[in-house]
Amino acid sequence: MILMKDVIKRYKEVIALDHFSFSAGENEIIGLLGPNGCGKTTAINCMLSILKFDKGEIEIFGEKVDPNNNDIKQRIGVVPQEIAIFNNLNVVENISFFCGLYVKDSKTRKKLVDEAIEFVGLEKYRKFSPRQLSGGMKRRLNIACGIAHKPDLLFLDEPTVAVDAQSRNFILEGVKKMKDNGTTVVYTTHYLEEAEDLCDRLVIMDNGRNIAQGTLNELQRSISTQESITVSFLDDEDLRKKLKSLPNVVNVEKSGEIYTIQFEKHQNNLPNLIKFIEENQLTYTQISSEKPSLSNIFLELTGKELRD
Ligand SMILES: Nc1ncnc2c1ncn2[C@@H]1O[C@H](COP(=O)(O)OP(=O)(O)OP(=O)(O)O)[C@@H](O)[C@H]1O
Repeated sequence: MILMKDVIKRYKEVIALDHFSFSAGENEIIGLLGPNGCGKTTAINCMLSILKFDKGEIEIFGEKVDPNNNDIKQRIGVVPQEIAIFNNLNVVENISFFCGLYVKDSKTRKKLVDEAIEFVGLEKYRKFSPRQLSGGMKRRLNIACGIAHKPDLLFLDEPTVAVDAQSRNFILEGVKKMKDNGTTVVYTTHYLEEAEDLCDRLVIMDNGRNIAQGTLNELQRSISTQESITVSFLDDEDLRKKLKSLPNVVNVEKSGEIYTIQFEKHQNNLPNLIKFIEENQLTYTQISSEKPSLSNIFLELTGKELRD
């Protein structure tokens, strides 16, 4: 679906994309993740040929991107980060306008608009002006405008920023439904848990570069911090120093009586810890082991936190 090779994009002295490569296959949700300013929107705008790039190659549906290729444009949907709707048009009229850029037949368009409204759950608000909608509903309208023409490839740029929980669920369930209906989705977000839950594959960006890609499992296996064990101790003693001296421990954090211990790749971290607890006659109420989160992966790869 998308093949982007060694793309360089400069804004004067700023290198926004630095030999950036990216691919997306058919019928997958691919997450594009990274901190503010790492180049996500620039990458998407280059794929959409909204922006010219300095070097590299981009193909979509097997063809070189070109702002004049309308056949490609018809098969793509875009939901930009900034809400792009007309305040002087109501919900139906907004969706119909954007759908009308690709679908000229009015009967077909009406059916597609109705389906898009149902898809984002705005049936009760058909005649509402955007001014009368909440922030989350505006986002849902923004999405309806981008998907009404049933694209094969959809770009969603941070669609859940500043939305209420109900709209967020609508959006996430909607993205999963799009995939079930055969659409490939490129999804950018700062919310790492959302990406873990939603995306089939992830690309992590930093400073305009693709620094890691793969499924969550592949990314988890690629880093050295492999396991995080959380224990709730009842003992008063500060155990950080002792825990740090256990084999394979990378880091120990304490919050009240709860300790989070990061281990390197190893088979026996949990048995070793339980042995330590028994030998030191410690009392614990809960113990659980987790694989590294995307947040841990990002931290190890970049040395920086990517805060939700
Ligand atoms: N029109 C522009 N002129 C100059 N610099 C720009 C322009 N657009 C983006 N940049 C710079 O290019 C870099 C990449 O920006 P971009 O918006 O692509 O990042 P992003 O990952 O989408 O950020 P965010 O998560 O905040 O949306 C940043 O350093 C940004 O300041």
